[in-house]
Amino acid sequence: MPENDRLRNIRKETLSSAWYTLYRYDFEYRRSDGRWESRQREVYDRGNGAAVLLYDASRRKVLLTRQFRMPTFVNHNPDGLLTEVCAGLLDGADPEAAIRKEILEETGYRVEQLEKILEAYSSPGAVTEILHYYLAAYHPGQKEAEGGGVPEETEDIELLEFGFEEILEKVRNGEIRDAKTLILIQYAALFGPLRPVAREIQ
Ligand SMILES: Nc1nc2c(ncn2[C@@H]2O[C@H](COP(=O)(O)OP(=O)(O)O[C@H]3O[C@H](CO)[C@@H](O)[C@H](O)[C@@H]3O)[C@@H](O)[C@H]2O)c(=O)[nH]1
Ligand SMILES: [Mg+2]
Repeated sequence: MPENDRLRNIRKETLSSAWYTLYRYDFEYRRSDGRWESRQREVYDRGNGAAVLLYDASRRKVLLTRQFRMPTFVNHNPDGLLTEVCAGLLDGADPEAAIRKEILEETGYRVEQLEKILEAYSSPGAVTEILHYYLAAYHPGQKEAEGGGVPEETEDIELLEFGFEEILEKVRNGEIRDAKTLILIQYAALFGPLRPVAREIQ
């Protein structure tokens, strides 16, 4: 484990490796006032992931997923169902290959161009994950399979299309409660395909 002038004596212990891995790190951290301090942090490692906003500019629609998320059910989501962009774990693949596979498995579409827009840590106080964010155009002619996820992996994913204005309203009124989905829709509204059509100067 690399150390530096702020970080020394790093020790790592595995607390759980039942599905993904939870570690505890003990280390010394040099505070900004120069004092060395002992710290302990739990770090959950489930690998990195990729997420994509699928949009159809000619029909002004986005394609989202809805599925049961147990962690939300135990934290103030009464039926546990969450509306999200298509996303998945990399499972060792490169991000672009992983998201193409995920789009096909979850939505049944085979898209052409993927536009990488950013990378971000999902929950940096506790989780190692970096999420790779993409935009991709889709249209009905690209539908190759039913989608819905891989039943053997117990995925059971409903597909939902929303109009551009409808999804922006759902962001505004708080109905969208998944961070990666909010990031992608807001990015698309600021810089991408969901940008309001510029008004002509009179
Ligand atoms: N048995 C079992 N299966 C699990 C467990 N945790 C996840 N799985 C299964 O592992 C698969 C992961 O599916 P993906 O589509 O690859 O990942 P995801 O759960 O959609 O993750 C995406 O969204 C997350 C939440 O926003 C992101 O954190 C992640 O990076 C990715 O973008 C799913 O079939 C899920 O049921 C577990 O503890 N036990
Ligand atoms: Mg997924």
